[in-house]
Amino acid sequence: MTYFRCKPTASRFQLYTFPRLHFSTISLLMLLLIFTKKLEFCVLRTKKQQQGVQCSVADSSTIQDSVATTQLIPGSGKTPEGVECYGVFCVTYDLKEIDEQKPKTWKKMVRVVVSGAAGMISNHLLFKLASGEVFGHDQPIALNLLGSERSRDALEGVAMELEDSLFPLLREVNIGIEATEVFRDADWALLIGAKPRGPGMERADLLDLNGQIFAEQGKALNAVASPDVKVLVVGNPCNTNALIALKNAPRIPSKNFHALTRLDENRAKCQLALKAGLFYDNVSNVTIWGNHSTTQVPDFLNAKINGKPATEVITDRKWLEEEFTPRVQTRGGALIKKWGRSSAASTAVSIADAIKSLVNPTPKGDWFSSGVFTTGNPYGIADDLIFSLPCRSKGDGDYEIVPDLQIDNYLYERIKKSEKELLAEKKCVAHLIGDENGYCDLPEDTTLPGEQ
Ligand SMILES: NC(=O)C1=CN([C@@H]2O[C@H](COP(=O)(O)OP(=O)(O)OC[C@H]3O[C@@H](n4cnc5c(N)ncnc54)[C@H](OP(=O)(O)O)[C@@H]3O)[C@@H](O)[C@H]2O)C=CC1
Ligand SMILES: O=C([O-])CC(=O)C(=O)O
Repeated sequence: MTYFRCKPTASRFQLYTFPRLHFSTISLLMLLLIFTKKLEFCVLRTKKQQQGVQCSVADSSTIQDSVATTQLIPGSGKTPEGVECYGVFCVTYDLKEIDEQKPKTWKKMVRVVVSGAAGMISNHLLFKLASGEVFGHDQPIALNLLGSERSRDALEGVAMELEDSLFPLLREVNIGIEATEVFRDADWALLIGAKPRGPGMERADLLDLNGQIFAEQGKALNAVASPDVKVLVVGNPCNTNALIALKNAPRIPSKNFHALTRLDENRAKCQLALKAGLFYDNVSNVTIWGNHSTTQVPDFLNAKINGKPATEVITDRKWLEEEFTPRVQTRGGALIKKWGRSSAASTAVSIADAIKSLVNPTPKGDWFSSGVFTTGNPYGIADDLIFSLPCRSKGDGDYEIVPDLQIDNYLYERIKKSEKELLAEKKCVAHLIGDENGYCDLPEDTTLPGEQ
């Protein structure tokens, strides 16, 4: 599993160094170099680089303490765990020199793992993460990208684009296909990769197939991630996949697992703003209750428009119940009909929003939606599920469930329906979460937003 690439400048280096040697001698030397895995010539980006092309892996002693990085084995470009750094990211930086030019305000590096890294959502998300717009412009970042045999080449392509983007905050890119290697020391795990449901595939089969991926990834997180890793599951069916990962990672607090329902919240805000004839930043306090499926409940009752109850601004209750609600629930499918593929860019934006909501304090009086662990929740939702609820954060990565929202009969019935669906999904994956007596008997309307 060797992915190292020479920069084009590397060949210039070779030609310059050995112009008079006989061709076969050069070939022999090259072979020797390959065997000893020292074919990693990269360009350094510090002042030293201006002197010309330098060999890739700087001595690890040049890593300064202001940014903690994975220790590289000098001369190999490999981390001790076997995850492979990519190209220019195999180079360590003389941060002392860089620090002379930059304010010394950068934080300790954050390591973010992304699965399905060569997929469509990741293709938008990774560049947001690397740019600093998600974790902040003072937050250096390491990206560990998980792919598979299918995506080996594509993953390198992603890494090449990240190289070419010259993001100052992006300090490492590591790629690999073994979760137990790629997840090591992860502070955040964004689990996006999942098999899409194919024609004729039963939802129960999808639950089982993807469930196995998330059971394995839960185990890997348990074994090697930071004990306080925050996990955001995007791959569908994301609530149940998140529950499976959680159950397979007993070392990690259950509270740290999220399923992405922020895209649904954003979709709901957009529809309310459209109806009210206002720009969408006037809409707040929107909750998505339940499953990321067509049983999800976009809550117009507690939502606010310009700080007033949305139901006072949009007085057409029939519209709220019969148009707004199904429109949000099936927005994914409507988009697939137009695009021919599921939401990728807006999903990436919503992942960024979901992370930002955890690393920044929630504006006073507001909340955000996230699929979170229900045990001990204040709304009487069954324990031991991942269910979308209103949350707020102090900006430390943690959150609390916002209590005391108003639940009328309309909301109650629908919330219960989504809960029932999640309980049924949980039964289907009993074999993956250590429960006994599992059986799969899903309600008919169990569908992803994109499947309508
Ligand atoms: N929660 C939400 O709001 C949303 C969730 N989604 C979900 O996010 C997931 C990713 O979407 P998107 O990036 O558009 O999808 P893509 O098809 O572009 O990428 C999915 C990735 O999943 C990986 N994968 C893992 N296992 C399999 C498998 N058995 N067969 C095929 N591919 C597999 C593939 O990576 P590799 O080859 O490297 O394994 C692939 O790159 C999907 O499950 C989608 O339903 C999408 C939109 C919204
Ligand atoms: O069904 C899908 O894959 C897409 C999806 O989740 C959404 O658009 O909300």
